[in-house]
Amino acid sequence: MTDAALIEAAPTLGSGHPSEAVVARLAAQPGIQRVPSPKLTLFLRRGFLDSATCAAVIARIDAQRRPSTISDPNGDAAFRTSETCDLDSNDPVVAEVEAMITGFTGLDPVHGEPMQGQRYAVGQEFKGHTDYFEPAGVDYERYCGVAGNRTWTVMIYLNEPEAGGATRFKTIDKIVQPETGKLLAWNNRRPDGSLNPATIHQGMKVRSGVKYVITKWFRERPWGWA
Ligand SMILES: O=C(O)CCC(=O)C(=O)O
Ligand SMILES: [Fe+2]
Repeated sequence: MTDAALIEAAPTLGSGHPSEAVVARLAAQPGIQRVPSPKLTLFLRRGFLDSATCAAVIARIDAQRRPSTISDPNGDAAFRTSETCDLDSNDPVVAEVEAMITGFTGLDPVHGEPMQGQRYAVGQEFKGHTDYFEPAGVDYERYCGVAGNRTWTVMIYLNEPEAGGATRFKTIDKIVQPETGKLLAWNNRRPDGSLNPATIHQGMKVRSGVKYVITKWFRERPWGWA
């Protein structure tokens, strides 16, 4: 198959685990950049969303936000200080962005969690963490009993705070700057399917302005959409 045919075929690549087909599909997308690292599969695509769509999603996040939460609390009350919004997939703007993400990655919408928005005011952050849940953690059954653990993360910056707010992958020494409409996609596993601790990343403190992102996570098994 040519690269174009690979993209147009719009295959359903399931959960993205095993990951080869998703990696091939992403690598073939126009405008994609792959961060060179033997430790972590991480792709970037600038300008994935246009600024009007980003602004429309930001308005929804502002209207519906609540304090962000974490699983397996570690005693640090300042670990994740942002706010989160559960975006309504019946909203046409949200549905369109969800469809763009699954169309781009090939991941099956059935394996996707509902999309979330995250909002960081000045001083807010999300310290170093992995997006997969710790199988030995106290919250594993609660968060993963039905749909299994997370496979892929897709994150999109909706704006550019005036200072701070980068996403840092410290194991591979990579810092990604927020930029309106820029997409990040990474595999939370190694090619052999094992959970990959090199995916550890943090949302660094916003120093000036406000930062908004979308997060869309995919699971091993169907999420249970009605
Ligand atoms: O805001 C960021 O840069 C990272 C967000 C994140 O890691 C998450 O929501 O899991
Ligand atoms: Fe994360």
